[in-house]
Amino acid sequence: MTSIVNRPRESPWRAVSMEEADESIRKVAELFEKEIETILVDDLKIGQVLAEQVTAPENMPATRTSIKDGYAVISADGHENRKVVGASSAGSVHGNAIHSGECIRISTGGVVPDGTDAVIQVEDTEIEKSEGENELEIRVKSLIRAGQDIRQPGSEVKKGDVLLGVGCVLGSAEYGLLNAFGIEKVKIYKKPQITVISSGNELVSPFTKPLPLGMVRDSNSPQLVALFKEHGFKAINGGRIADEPTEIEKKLKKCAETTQIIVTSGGVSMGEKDYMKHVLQEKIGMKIAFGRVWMKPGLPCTMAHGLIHGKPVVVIALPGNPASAWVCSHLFVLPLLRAISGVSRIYAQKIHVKLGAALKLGPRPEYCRAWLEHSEDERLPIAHVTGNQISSRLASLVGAQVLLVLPSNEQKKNLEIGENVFALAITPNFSV
Ligand SMILES: Nc1nc2c(c(=O)[nH]1)N[C@H]1C(S)=C(S)[C@@H](COP(=O)(O)OP(=O)(O)OC[C@H]3O[C@@H](n4cnc5c(N)ncnc54)[C@H](O)[C@@H]3O)O[C@H]1N2
Ligand code: MOO
Repeated sequence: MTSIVNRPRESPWRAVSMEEADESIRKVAELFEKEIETILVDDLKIGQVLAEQVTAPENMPATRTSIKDGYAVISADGHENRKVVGASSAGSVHGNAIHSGECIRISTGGVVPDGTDAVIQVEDTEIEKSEGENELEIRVKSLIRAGQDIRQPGSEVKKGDVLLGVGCVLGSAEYGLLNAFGIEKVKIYKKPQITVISSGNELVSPFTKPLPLGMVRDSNSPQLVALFKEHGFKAINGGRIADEPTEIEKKLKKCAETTQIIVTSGGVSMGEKDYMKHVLQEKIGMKIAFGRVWMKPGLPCTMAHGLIHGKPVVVIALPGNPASAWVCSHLFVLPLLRAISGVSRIYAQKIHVKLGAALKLGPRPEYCRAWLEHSEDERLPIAHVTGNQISSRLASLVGAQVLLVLPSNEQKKNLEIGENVFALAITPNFSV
């Protein structure tokens, strides 16, 4: 380690572009073997990731099925009255033959009897003859087309069609589909566990009252654990450590006994106590994939990987500033976790929004926290920035639905009110 006087006056770490950082993340994710397990569909947890392609074992619907409550008829009988000779309700099939001039009362979801080729809804008929509660004959009030109001076998899903692809995140829709086809077991990727650590001599428990002068309540570690859980990952709080190289090294090695993904915050910038990169590279022998990223907030964001106790480990060392740690978790940690977990779509959804106010651009591309307003007269949602965007301002995360993707000021200095920009949708969504 260099002395304070001789410490570098410039960061030795090249600030890589967002594209380079993304590429490193995808490459590092490939170093992790994905564990596959077979699980009963009944035991599935929402947010688990499919490790196999699931195809339809049968047609859906399996047979011709009525779309309406009404009567199954022979369309060639045209406008003639029909004799009601039976019923086919959902779950009870009419098996007898049907002849010209006859019809079968049918309910939505009922099997359309052989010999009939159309369903006429009850609203388009009148009772012609009845006996007590029994309908005997109906009059037809509308034209009948062959095939009307019938779902043909396989019209929704054909046997053998792909239902769900590898890497699909299982939400309620997918869970419903698996149940509808009677699929009992599926292969899923085991979710990795993430350990979150906060580093900083100033950090104290969030419940410290009164707060001693110069101390800071550790909000990053509980917040990041909550963020990863919100997005469907298993995360634990590994606690706080001091800005002390031996302590950092010991803690990382200890965590690596039980976890392969470690997320730290603090100690990655140019301060005299910023030892994180030094420990990762020099003490533990990890490779720093990137040591800075040309973006805001989060310039000193770092990713390192290597073997600890013979197993691959990745450490994402986030800046300590709370807004930087949270934004970088969205931009770098969540995509890494998704990639390691086998999720096929690893990035947040990109949408177009309109700026609700003019914005000054900075030298680095910036990710501003914003909420969206939907107006009757505007095609695009209007984005409102969540107040002061300084990296230390934790309150700037509250209510944020998107991260505005703002370019650097190389081309122009400001964006005007009403200009269109891209935004990343960051609210938890298991179908990412
Ligand atoms: N000379 C330079 N100084 C700084 C640079 C630079 O390039 N040259 N970069 C700035 C940028 S950008 C960032 S971002 C910060 C990040 O620095 P560190 O990662 O080293 O973070 P710390 O110094 O440890 O902490 C910064 C700030 O955040 C508070 N903090 C830290 N951990 C927590 C936590 N767990 N919970 C709540 N708050 C936390 C800490 O008390 C500090 O106030 O560096 C700039 N400096
Ligand atoms: O990149 Mo830092 O997060 O601006 O303060």
